[in-house]
Amino acid sequence: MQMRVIGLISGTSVDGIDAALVDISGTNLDIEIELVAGATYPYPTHLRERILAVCAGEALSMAELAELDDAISCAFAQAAKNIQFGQEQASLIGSHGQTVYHRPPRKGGGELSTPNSPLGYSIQLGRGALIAHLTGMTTVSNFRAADIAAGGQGAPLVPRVDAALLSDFAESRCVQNIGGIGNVAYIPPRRDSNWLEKLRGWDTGPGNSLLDLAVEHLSSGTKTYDENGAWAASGNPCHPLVEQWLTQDYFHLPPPKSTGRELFGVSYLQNCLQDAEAYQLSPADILATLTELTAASIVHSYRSFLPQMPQRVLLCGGGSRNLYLKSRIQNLLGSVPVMTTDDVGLSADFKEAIAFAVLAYWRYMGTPGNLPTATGAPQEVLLGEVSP
Ligand SMILES: Nc1ncnc2c1ncn2[C@@H]1O[C@H](COP(=O)(O)OP(=O)(O)OP(=O)(O)O)[C@@H](O)[C@H]1O
Ligand SMILES: CC(=O)N[C@H]1[C@@H]2OC[C@@H](O2)[C@@H](O)[C@@H]1O[C@H](C)C(=O)O
Repeated sequence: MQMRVIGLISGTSVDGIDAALVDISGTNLDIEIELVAGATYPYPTHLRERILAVCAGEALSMAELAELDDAISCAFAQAAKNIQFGQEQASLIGSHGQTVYHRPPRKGGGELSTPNSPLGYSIQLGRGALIAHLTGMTTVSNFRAADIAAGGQGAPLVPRVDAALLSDFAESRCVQNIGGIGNVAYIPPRRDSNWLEKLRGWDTGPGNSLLDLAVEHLSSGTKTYDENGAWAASGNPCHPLVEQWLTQDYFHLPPPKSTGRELFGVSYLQNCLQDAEAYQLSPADILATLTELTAASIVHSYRSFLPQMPQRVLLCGGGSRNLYLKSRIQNLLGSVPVMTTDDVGLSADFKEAIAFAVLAYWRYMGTPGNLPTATGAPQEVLLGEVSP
């Protein structure tokens, strides 16, 4: 059976909605996909600013929450309509929505019904029922809730899809997404009889979130990101600062673990800028140092938490276009080759959108979507709510 599915996501960079139109066939981890079309639809500036403010902790009333959810749902429905314009119709949408809040589970938390609940909580706006109504297509949404209810982090969810699409028979690989936040899937060689149990995944920490915030601050709002990493490449990283920042708890927490802009957001950057004052760094040096933190936190986490280093690293997400960041990751990894998923035939820009098309397909087929070794849930569960 082949099915045409639309995958939609706006990630923690809040730059816009990534949409992928995908043909999917096969079952469980033995699936094949073909990307028919992919596009990013930027949010209108006022909507992006509103979302970023809410992500940064700005209070909003229930009425404002409803308005924001409506606006995001409409933008997602429009993205679904746009991506299949002039194409044969899809029969299903998988919509991740827009994360505005993510609280990982508390280790050693108390009773469920108390303020000390051990469960995580994650809010993705853009409700499936409205997207389904506006598009006339069955929509799967709210993918993280079932994993969280089972005691998992609810993130990252893409590693199981990475295992299906990017495993190699003989080679171990790390698939490293660098979005606002970074996350990795470690995929052992598929010829290993127990390769499935050996799969791992976690959020490595900041991807572009601190870089983007710093660029906006240092350019007085005239730039939103460091194109190709050129600005950072013109500076020098301050290694003592990177060493200091790497002592932060999150980097030493063993997986499963997930994070968000709640931690690696505005106040985190303010602390970094304060620390940097002692070294009198230029704007370019500050960016080089933050880029080094992203690179070092990724490589540090492999060395700390993987059974062995991978034979290859495949980058994806917007950060894979940051050539300076890529070169720093390569430098820190030494002889392990660093490529992008484009180099092995899977779009680095649209892999996350493709992943939510696959997760919707799995939901439709009755196949679990989480990977307990990545989210920490005690069992596999069906992910997503279906709005017919
Ligand atoms: N050419 C480029 N040079 C440098 N950085 C780039 C380039 N293109 C994109 N980026 C960075 O990638 C970011 C967007 O990445 P992406 O769309 O993968 O994030 P996301 O999906 O929102 O995040 P997440 O994976 O955390 O959900 C931009 O904000 C920017 O920092
Ligand atoms: C709560 C949330 O939206 N988390 C995102 C975020 O962006 C990257 C990283 O943090 C990852 O955990 C996740 O996204 C991808 C799509 C995932 O679930 O695999």
